[in-house]
Amino acid sequence: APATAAAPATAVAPAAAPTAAVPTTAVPPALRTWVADRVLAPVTAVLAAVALACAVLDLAGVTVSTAVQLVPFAVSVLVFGLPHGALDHLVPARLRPGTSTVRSVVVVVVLYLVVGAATAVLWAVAPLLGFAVFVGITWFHWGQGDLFVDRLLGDGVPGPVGSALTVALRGALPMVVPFVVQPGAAVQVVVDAAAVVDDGIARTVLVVPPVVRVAGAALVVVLLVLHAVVVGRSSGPRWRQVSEDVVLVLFFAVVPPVLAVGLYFTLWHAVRHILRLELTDATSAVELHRGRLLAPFLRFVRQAWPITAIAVGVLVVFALAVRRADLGVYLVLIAALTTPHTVVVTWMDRVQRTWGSAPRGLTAPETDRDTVRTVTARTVSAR
Ligand SMILES: CC1=C(/C=C/C(C)=C/C=C/C(C)=C/C=O)C(C)(C)CCC1
Ligand SMILES: [Fe+2]
Repeated sequence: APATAAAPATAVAPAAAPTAAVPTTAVPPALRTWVADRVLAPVTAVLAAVALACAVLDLAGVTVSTAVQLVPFAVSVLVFGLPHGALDHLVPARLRPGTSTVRSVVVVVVLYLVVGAATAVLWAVAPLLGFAVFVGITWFHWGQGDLFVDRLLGDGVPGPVGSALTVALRGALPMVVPFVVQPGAAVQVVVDAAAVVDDGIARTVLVVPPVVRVAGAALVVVLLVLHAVVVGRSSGPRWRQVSEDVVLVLFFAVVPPVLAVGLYFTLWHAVRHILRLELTDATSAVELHRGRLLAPFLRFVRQAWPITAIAVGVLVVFALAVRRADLGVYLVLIAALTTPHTVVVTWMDRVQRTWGSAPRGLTAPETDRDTVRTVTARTVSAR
C-alpha cells in the first residue's frame, strides 16, 4: 500500500512544480538551446550581415534598387510572412481545452470579418489615419512576438513592467527607427499605401517634422538604455538580448526601410510566430523538444496552405479591383489582416501568461519532459 500511495505523488511532482514555481524552467533546456542556436542566432546573423553590406554600399555611393528592396516582401506572400497568420482559426481549439475545432473556426472567422472590415472602413474613410493605426498595432504586435520568445527561453526582463518595456522597445525598433533615420523613404511607403484607396494622396508631400524625429530618437535611446540596464541587472543570460538590440537598431538605421521591414517581417517576426504555433501542436512540439526543426515546419506548411491560398486569392482580387500590384496593395491587405491577427495573438498572450511573472502552457500540455522522455524511450525501444 505505501508504494502505490507514493507513486502518483512522484509522477506528478516533476511536471507540475517547475511550471508553477520557476517559470524559467517551464521549457526544457534542450528546446531553449535548439531555438536560440539554430533559429534565432542565424536570423540575427543574417540581419547583421545585411546591415553591414548596406553600410558598405552606402559608403561606396551605391543605392539598392527598388526591385531588390521588394524581394523579401514578395517572398513573404508565400514563405513565412503571410502564412504565419494562417492558423489563427485553430488557436482557440489548441490553447483552450474543450474548445471544438468548429467553434474555434467560427469565432475566429467572425473576428476576422468584423475587425478586418472595421480596419478596411477606417482606411476607406481616412487612409493616412488607417496607416498610422496600422503602425501602432504593428508596434505592439511585433513587440509581443519578441516577448513570447523571451518567455519561452526564460531570459529577458521579467514581470508586467518588464513585459511592457520589452514590447515597447522591440516594436519601436522596426516601427520608429526608419522614420527617424530615413524619413523620406519611410514616408513614401505611407503615401503609396494610402494612395491605393485615395489616389489624391499620391501627390501629397508628407514630411516628418524634425521635432518628431528627435522625439522618436530620444524614445528609442531611452528604451534601449532601460532595456540594457534591466537585462544587465538580471541573473539570466544577457548576450542574446543585448546583441539583438544592437543588431536591430543598426539594421533599421542603415538598411533601406522597405528592404529592412520586409526582411524583418519574414525572417524575424513570422519565423518566431511559426515556432510559437508549432509548439501548440503536440506532435510538432515533441519533435521540437528533440531538436527536429524541419518536420514541424513541414507540418505547419501542410496546415497553413489552405488559408494562405485564400489570403493570396483575396490579394489578387484586391489588386485587380484597384488595378495595381505593388507594395502598397499588399500593405493594405496586411493591415486588414493584422488587426484581427493581433487580437488572436493577444488572447494567446493571456492564456500563456506571457505578460505576468509566471508564464504557463508555452508548449502543448502533452509535451512536458516526462512525455518527451516516454516518447523518446518508446521510439528507441521500437528500433
Ligand atoms: C514597409 C514599411 C513600413 C511599414 C510596414 C508595416 C506597418 C508592416 C506591417 C506588417 C505586419 C503587421 C505584418 C504582420 O505581422 C514603415 C514602418 C512605414 C517604414 C517604411 C517601410
Ligand atoms: Fe504576426
